[in-house]
Amino acid sequence: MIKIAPSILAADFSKLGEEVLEVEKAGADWIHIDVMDGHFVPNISFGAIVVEALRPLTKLPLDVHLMIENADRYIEDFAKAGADYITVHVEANPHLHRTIQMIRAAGVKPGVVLNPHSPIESILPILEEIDLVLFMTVNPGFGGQKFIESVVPKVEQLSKVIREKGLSIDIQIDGGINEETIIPCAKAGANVFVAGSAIFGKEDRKAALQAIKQAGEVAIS
Ligand SMILES: O=C(CO)[C@@H](O)[C@H](O)COP(=O)(O)O
Repeated sequence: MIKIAPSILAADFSKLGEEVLEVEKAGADWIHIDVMDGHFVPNISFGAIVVEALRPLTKLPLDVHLMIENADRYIEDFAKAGADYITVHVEANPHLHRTIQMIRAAGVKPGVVLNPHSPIESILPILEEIDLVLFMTVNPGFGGQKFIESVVPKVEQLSKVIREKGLSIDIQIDGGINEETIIPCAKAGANVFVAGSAIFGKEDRKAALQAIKQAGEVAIS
């Protein structure tokens, strides 16, 4: 089943609550929350206080993507704020196994993120410990960038490994997702898709979200 996680980075921050409610009504499956620190990525967004503000507004899982250094320091804050998933970058977390254990111990589902250039080999030793792998199909830091197609074969490779090991891990794609780019990713085995500008940038969010979801479902049918 294809799941769509609208990225609030592309929403209108002056009415964030309404924006989240609108995509929930439109059929969103998760809400994707991009946390940026201005160090690991060249942009600053928001912190746990925003997760805490959104938590009572929606029943949807809150999927928190930490594009930050020193993630260990903030895991407890995001867990208390109401995150359902916390994903951390392999490139920014040298003690990845410990970080994942901390997320799990805080009662949150852990995931790891790979930048477009990062090989899947770096996460094979911890596959059994995680619920989610996020493949970046843009270099993280900004919305509205062009989808990097060369990531797709990595998705296919990891999907095969997950199947062979009999694991239950969601494969998520983030960056430049729209009704065309979702197709090769869904065919490669991904099942959760983050979309920012392709949903919040459109007048009719419901039509945009449903068109992306349907394109993904047709691709795997
Ligand atoms: O993490 C990021 C960017 O760093 C993404 O979640 C973007 O926010 C996705 O935006 P679009 O590419 O869909 O506009």
